Amino acid sequence: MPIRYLDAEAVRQAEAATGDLLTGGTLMRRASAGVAAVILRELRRTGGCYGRRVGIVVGAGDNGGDALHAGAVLARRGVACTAVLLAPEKAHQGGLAAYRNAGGRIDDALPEGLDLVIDGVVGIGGRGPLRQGAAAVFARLTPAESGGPLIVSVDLPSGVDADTGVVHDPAVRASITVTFGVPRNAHLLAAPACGRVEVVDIGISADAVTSNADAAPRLSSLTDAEVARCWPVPSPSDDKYSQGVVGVIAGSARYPGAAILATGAAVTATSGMTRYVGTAADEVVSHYPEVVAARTLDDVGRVQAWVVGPGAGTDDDALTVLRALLGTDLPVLVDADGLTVVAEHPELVVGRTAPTLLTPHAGEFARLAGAEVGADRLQAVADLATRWRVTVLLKGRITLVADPTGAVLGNDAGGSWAATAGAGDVLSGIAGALLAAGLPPQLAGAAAARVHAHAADLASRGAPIGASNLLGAVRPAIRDLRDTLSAG
Ligand SMILES: NC(=O)C1=CN([C@@H]2O[C@H](COP(=O)(O)OP(=O)(O)OC[C@H]3O[C@@H](n4cnc5c(N)ncnc54)[C@H](OP(=O)(O)O)[C@@H]3O)[C@@H](O)[C@H]2O)[C@@H](O)CC1
Ligand SMILES: [K+]
Repeated sequence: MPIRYLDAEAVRQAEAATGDLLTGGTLMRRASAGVAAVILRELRRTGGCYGRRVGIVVGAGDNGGDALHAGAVLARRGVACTAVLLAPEKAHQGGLAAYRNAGGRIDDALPEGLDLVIDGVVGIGGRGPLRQGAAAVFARLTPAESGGPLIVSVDLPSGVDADTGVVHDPAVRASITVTFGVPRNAHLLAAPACGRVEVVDIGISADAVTSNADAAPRLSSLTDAEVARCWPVPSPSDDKYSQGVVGVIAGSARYPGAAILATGAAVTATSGMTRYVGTAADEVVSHYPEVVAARTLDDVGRVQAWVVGPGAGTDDDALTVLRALLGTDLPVLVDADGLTVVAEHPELVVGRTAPTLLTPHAGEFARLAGAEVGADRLQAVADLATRWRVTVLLKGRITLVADPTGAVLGNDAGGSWAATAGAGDVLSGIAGALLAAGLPPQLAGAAAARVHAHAADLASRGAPIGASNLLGAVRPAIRDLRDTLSAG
């Protein structure tokens, strides 16, 4: 099963479905015990618990309650805790009593020399940026990477919107975020602000969330094993045709780079056949002799899916080609220049019944949608996909792939080394090969994004890369993911 993420409304539904566990305070006891356990583990790992110094920033709601209860557990283990109450009159009463009973200190400001700070300002009830009091407390801290305290956020880094992942300014930047039961949208959409996310089991389940009354986009992500399982593997009866032939229309004799990268990625991603159509045929074949190349669509044999657009131009000829391909019942991936043409002629794709995958970056997305992506990328991509009834893959550090029902698969690349010229051409070749193998467009897009991200990581290892390096690492990346199956 894909990992499911919930918005705040759905989290509250899942909590409410536990009945007595919520009203009797059991959920909060479990949540705070989970926070304390993660922190104790971290302190033990870095020199032990006794006498270590922890600050707690406590807001006005239950998020602060979690933090105070966790502080009580830590104080009983000999950790020297100091809490700052941002709104003393509203601080969680039960949490405050437990914290005081355990010997926890309360002060107007955090002391110097802390090992760790608990961010219990706001969780799913938070709105907008950190308010002034909280902002001032965090602004005084030395960042963890410069030797300052580790920041552990309870549920969410405060100032990060639970539903949209918008990182307001100011917001907390966490080293670790401890959340409860089911991750929230922000844990994927704002992954860089969350640090390592630990999900503590408190007895709530996403299965309890049945309605989607507010028609909010539904966000999930694939596990590595799911990506590995969907990857096409030739069976004993397969031949070069039966695994799906991908056709690539990209680049030109003058600018062959996109053709070489997209076609090379298609060759690498599955073991079926790859055809190339266009004026860069000679250059493509000199790089990849296994590619069957033709100069025009009239000369090409059968294909099972098309990749069209990278470096392919935006003139009338490009429009004619797109019209011909999108008029078939074959899966088609449209990227780059192809998207510029589609933005002018949305009728080519809107409501197309054959699998259709559009792969814009933010600028191309704005041309397609007629408006900037904006801060709420999740809603924006789901809106375009449902409005046009096609699958839309919005590129970025967090790639989002929305299907026409508004379901979105997200992938966190874990870094941004892939933000380099030509990397998009590689992605389109991988995804096109998966479409040709018969994967539905959303799965093809999300699985391609995962392998692409892992390839960038393998190629980079902390140093800049070009798209050719990334392409060279696609095969090891697929191998690594497939290895997770035998390891599991
Ligand atoms: N229910 C349960 O059993 C469980 C709940 N759990 C925990 O409860 C959390 C949800 O608690 P919650 O609903 O009390 O909301 P919460 O996130 O604490 O914030 C609300 C307060 O913050 C304030 N505020 C808002 N924005 C702000 C800002 N930008 N900057 C500063 N302040 C801001 C706002 O104040 P006001 O606007 O009223 O002044 C409001 O009073 C959840 O994330 C999880 O940690 C777990 O224990 C599991 C079991
Ligand atoms: K928090």
